[in-house]
Amino acid sequence: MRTVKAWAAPSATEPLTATTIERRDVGPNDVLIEIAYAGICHSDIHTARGEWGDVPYPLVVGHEIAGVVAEVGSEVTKHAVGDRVGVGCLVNSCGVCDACRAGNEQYCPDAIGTYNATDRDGTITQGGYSTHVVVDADFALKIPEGIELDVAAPLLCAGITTWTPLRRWGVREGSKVAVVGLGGLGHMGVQLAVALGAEVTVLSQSLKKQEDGLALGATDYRATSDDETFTDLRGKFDLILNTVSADLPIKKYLSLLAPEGTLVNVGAPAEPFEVPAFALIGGSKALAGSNIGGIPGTQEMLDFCAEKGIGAKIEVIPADKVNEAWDRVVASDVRYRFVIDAATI
Ligand SMILES: NC(=O)c1ccc[n+]([C@@H]2O[C@H](COP(=O)([O-])OP(=O)(O)OC[C@H]3O[C@@H](n4cnc5c(N)ncnc54)[C@H](O)[C@@H]3O)[C@@H](O)[C@H]2O)c1
Ligand SMILES: [Zn+2]
Repeated sequence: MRTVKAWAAPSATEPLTATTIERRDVGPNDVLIEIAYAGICHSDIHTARGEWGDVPYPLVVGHEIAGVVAEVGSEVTKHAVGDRVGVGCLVNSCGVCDACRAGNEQYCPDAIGTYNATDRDGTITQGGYSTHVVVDADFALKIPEGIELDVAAPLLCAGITTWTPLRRWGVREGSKVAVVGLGGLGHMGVQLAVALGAEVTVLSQSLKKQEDGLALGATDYRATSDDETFTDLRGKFDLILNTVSADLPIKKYLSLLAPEGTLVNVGAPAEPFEVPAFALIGGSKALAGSNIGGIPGTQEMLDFCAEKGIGAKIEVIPADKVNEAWDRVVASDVRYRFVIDAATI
């Protein structure tokens, strides 16, 4: 065991505080990673504040980890000391079930999340707001040359979570895609869809971030507070990617789909959606969800980002600003991902 520094949530209502946690010894198939940066995902906040259910406190969150391999286990061939690597939302899975064989480790019944999950040794996994982490080598992704570690960190969740549905629903040259919400996930969704050749519209609460959305490659940017948006864009989109962390009047958004179009939710509000059957039946539309992505897909996304020069737009913060950053995320005041400099932890 080694004792490392971290920032933990002591309860659902108290601010995160500096602390220490134990990381396991490096096993034969493990790597020890010296964390350089950890992105702040809205899921960290939902989880730590108990919005998705009870949590064992104190809890260290963070599943957008970028760093450098500091030690490798005796049987590790995939990574070497000094390699630049990332860890996303998963740190292990069974490796033999259909989902794992298909590279969809996120569906493995025994998948282990990066934080707030029970690890093989019975301990609760602790995430990336920390200086070091030990993970199975297969769950460390290679960060290609050409992407800096700070802008790479958010790709490990925000990047893969938007990449998976864009790929699954076959977004390509000429696809008409709307991205709802221009936050951490949304700003990655826009960049990735544009790079796949789609014509992208951002649907945001207001036009405050319009200039940024267009700079990211969107060709249209509309305010959802303006009812005209819903009449103008009716029936237009092949795919709508909803990244909003709050409840939305989903029926209105379904009306923007072309026949046989799909609205896919990656945003995870605690409230249920209200969906009348005829909002789907009319144009044979689909309402879907998508959960992060598997390890091969994550590597594919990282390589694609390196090839296309895509990274997250970030604001790097020292660890002692993390509570302020969380409040700003909740207030939609972030352009577009906070990233903790782990050297300040
Ligand atoms: N499905 C998955 O696998 C997965 C993975 C990661 C995150 N998530 C979830 O996705 C959501 C977004 O995460 P994020 O880190 O991008 O958060 P974020 O806070 O960076 O972005 C959320 C965006 O939604 C916008 N928004 C908030 N309320 C809105 C409203 N009422 N109408 C329109 N827009 C509104 C905000 O302005 C912001 O731009 C969260 O719920 C998070 O838990 C899901
Ligand atoms: Zn996340």
